[in-house]
Amino acid sequence: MSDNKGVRRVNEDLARERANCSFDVREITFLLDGGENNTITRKKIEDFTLTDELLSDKVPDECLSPKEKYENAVRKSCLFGKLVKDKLLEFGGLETFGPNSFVLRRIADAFFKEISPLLLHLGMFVPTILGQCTAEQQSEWLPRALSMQVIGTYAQTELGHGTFIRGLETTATYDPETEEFVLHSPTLSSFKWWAGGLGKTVNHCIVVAQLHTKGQCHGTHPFIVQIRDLETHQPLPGIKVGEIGPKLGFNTADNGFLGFDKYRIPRMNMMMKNAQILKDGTYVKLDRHGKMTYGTMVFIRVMVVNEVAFNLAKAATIAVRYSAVRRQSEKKPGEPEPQILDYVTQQHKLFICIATAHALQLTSDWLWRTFSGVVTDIKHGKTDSLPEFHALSSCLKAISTSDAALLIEQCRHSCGGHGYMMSSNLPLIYSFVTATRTYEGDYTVLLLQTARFLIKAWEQAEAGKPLTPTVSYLTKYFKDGRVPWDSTSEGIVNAAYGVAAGKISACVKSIRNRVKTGLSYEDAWDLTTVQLVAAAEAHCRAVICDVYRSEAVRLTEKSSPNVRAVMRQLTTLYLHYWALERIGDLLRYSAVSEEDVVALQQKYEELLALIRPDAVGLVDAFDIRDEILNSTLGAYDGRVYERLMEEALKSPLNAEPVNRSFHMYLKPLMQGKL
Ligand SMILES: CCCCCCCC/C=C\CCCCCCCCCCCCCC(=O)SCCNC(=O)CCNC(=O)[C@H](O)C(C)(C)COP(=O)(O)OP(=O)(O)OC[C@H]1O[C@@H](n2cnc3c(N)ncnc32)[C@H](O)[C@@H]1OP(=O)(O)O
Ligand SMILES: Cc1cc2nc3c(=O)[nH]c(=O)nc-3n(C[C@H](O)[C@H](O)[C@H](O)COP(=O)(O)OP(=O)(O)OC[C@H]3O[C@@H](n4cnc5c(N)ncnc54)[C@H](O)[C@@H]3O)c2cc1C
Repeated sequence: MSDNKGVRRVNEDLARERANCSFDVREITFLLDGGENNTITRKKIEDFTLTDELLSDKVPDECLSPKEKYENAVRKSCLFGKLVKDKLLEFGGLETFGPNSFVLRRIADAFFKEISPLLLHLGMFVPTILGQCTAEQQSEWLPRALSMQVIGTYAQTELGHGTFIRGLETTATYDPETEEFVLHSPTLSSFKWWAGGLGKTVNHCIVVAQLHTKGQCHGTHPFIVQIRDLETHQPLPGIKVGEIGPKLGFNTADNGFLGFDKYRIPRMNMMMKNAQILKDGTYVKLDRHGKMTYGTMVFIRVMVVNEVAFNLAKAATIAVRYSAVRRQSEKKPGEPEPQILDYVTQQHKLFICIATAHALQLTSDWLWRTFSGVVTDIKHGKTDSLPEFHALSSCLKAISTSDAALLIEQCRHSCGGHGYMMSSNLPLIYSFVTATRTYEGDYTVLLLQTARFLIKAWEQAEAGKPLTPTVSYLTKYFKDGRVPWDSTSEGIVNAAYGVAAGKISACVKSIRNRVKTGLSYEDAWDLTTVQLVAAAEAHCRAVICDVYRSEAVRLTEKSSPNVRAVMRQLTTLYLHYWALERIGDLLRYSAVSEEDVVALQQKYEELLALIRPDAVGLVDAFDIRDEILNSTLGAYDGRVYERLMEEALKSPLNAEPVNRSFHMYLKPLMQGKL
């Protein structure tokens, strides 16, 4: 596929797709990056970080042993970390968790096919210092953490408890004699389990433990704990630490276990922004809201929406480019085999992935802005917006991770057998994203947190009290009766809110009816949880539909007509897709008729046809470099078969024509000598 000057040519089908695209791809890239300047900065950072020297792996990662994989990930983390530290100042520095850190997080995928053992250090250890330490403590820990003298992780989950934080068993008992806390793991189930980087990499750790002082337990609090010697890296006396073993994914993250045997740490290692222990052991609570120590979790839930939007964009890029290159079967006898992208069922599998990646990216940007407002409020001592934000971030984390994992798997299905190859990168993208549905709060558990807020909001609406913005629709749909149907985008968003209101109302009735039969409120709630999860899902879906539609309109106000048109097609596709997916709910809670359903389906199929010529342009607009995509099927040039063969030849099994097992086992078996 090279021309006579050695320049690799792009697959002809992909080249034709690009020539036929109706819009300027860069325009959508700028929209998704949040402006042209951001794109320019991102590309500069990519150019200086994505160097051959750092990226070249002679043997594919997946062919290495677990130990070699881990060591390679540590090597690359250190080289990448140094490069970033040395050069990033040229681009305005790594303003902590500013836009450059999002860019770096994405570029990191080029270095680590799975995950960096240092991700938790930057992703959770540093943010927890920022969120949970006093200014004095920050000045002690932050410079050491940012210069990587201190490398840390976040150890909250235990063998016995992850979801139910109040059930954690690790104790931190204050000893006023020595002004120290004594950390202890009283049972096997109290061993910390899961923290990324804990197994072998970190020397420090944020430990969440039950605080005891003056004979009283004050619940869980975070502590900074040194666990390994800074010189020798040996675990310190009183610390039992190790790696938890192979997992579905995250295999370079050395997730670890940790136990304490009456291990002492200084008083000031308690993170004291929200609560303090005085020298004499007096407990002082500073958190009026009560859940401020859960702040890092809320931050990560916000970040995760962005993570999964990007990973879905990667999977969609791979699957759409491959579908333009791959030809299979025939539509009419004797005709040439079509590109598989021309099958309407393939479009149905893939275009919703592109639309969802946009929906989640725009929702994530909106959520990040909302979060910044909440953080500013909290800095000024105002915590009123926290319950609503907790409910919002919980459901958006749950739904975005669940949707992304399902759609990434759909991308893999859409690539047939080759999608099952590790070299396609789809299995690794899936294994990474499916974990997001569990960590930082399990899907069901987080939706039930949102449901709790929705039921309270319903009761407030009933009492005629004002409602916060994301639930203000409940006032409008408070009265029973079906929501009028209108097939415009705005009409579908309204109907989605109507469905959510209808489901919340049904939950309220169900709980009340059960209580009337003599059940306790808790039992009535428990029996209604299947409906409550569905109500929270419907609420979240309505929010995503609303935010996606309105943000897409706002962002494209000054766009060229063709970009505006294709962006509108995508939002309309998303709304129609979900209307059809939830048609039973619409029939129950809105005035949609049988004819309207037929019209919805017809319009959806028309949209697939309209988007088809722009599909490759749309995934090109994600502008994800080949090094980051890491995929034989999804590279920009479409050299799918050549890359598959090149990667296969790197398999260690191909290094010798005959494997020794032939002589050891097969031959004896063949000759009846085994
Ligand atoms: C060098 C190379 C490196 C390359 C990197 C490059 C640079 C990168 C830079 C930055 C990038 C960052 C990117 C980050 C990406 C992310 C990757 C992360 C990887 C993996 C991380 C995984 C970590 C973890 O999983 S940590 C453990 C998380 N655990 C959980 O989430 C547990 C879930 N459980 C809970 O949240 C709670 O227990 C609960 C909510 C279920 C119940 O809590 P409870 O029992 O205490 O409460 P109640 O049910 O009684 O409710 C009481 C009351 O409180 C309210 N509430 C609950 N939670 C909150 C909250 N968080 N905020 C506010 N309010 C809350 C609740 O609503 C109730 O209110 P009521 O009014 O109804 O009473
Ligand atoms: C890849 C990965 C990385 C991780 N990294 C870290 C880390 O760095 N640091 C850390 O501290 N932790 C980490 N974790 C742990 C993670 O946060 C927990 O696994 C997660 O919060 C779920 O808790 P659990 O494992 O206790 O699940 P469980 O709560 O035991 O859930 C099991 C099932 O029970 C259901 N269930 C539980 N409670 C309820 C309820 N109240 N109502 C209804 N259903 C319920 C759940 O829905 C689920 O179906 C990581 C986990 C993974 C998978």
